[in-house]
Amino acid sequence: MTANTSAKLVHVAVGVIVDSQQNILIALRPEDSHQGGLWEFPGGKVEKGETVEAALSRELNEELGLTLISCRPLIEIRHDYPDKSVLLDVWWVDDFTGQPEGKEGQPIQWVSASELSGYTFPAANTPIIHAVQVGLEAGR
Ligand SMILES: Nc1nc2c([nH]c(=O)n2[C@H]2C[C@H](O)[C@@H](COP(=O)(O)OP(=O)(O)OP(=O)(O)O)O2)c(=O)[nH]1
Ligand SMILES: [Mg+2]
Repeated sequence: MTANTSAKLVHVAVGVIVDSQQNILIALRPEDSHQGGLWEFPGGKVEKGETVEAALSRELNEELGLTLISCRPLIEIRHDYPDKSVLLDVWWVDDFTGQPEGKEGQPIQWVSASELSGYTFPAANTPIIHAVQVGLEAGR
């Protein structure tokens, strides 16, 4: 078999959390993780037998202490890193309860749509950031 990075496609539920001021929550990935030291939209791997929404809800609770109330699909991105292929299933998080905090010790930050461009994200995130900026400008 030729090198086929799609053999193990990692399905990831990702949340673009927007507050009433139209700010977006980002978090810093741990240095020792895949794509470590870069900023991300919170989320994580979809487990076997789990819907993407259930995975998103679980990850936002584990990573930030949030309770998800409502979300909508934003964009799906397939990206091949040299060492890993991911399918990022990205959702707007329109409503939640709880005060987000970095439950795993990760720094978090609320930023405006235009400020997103000043943070370094994994390569797969470029089209996501564009979609977020376009979506927020259009009032979603
Ligand atoms: N959460 C998240 N992951 C992203 C983003 N962009 C991006 O390329 N990824 C990649 C990095 C990882 O390979 C994968 C998600 O992994 P993760 O580390 O969040 O997974 P997880 O929360 O389940 O963590 P773990 O149990 O594996 O430690 O998707 C993003 O904006 N958010
Ligand atoms: Mg994660």
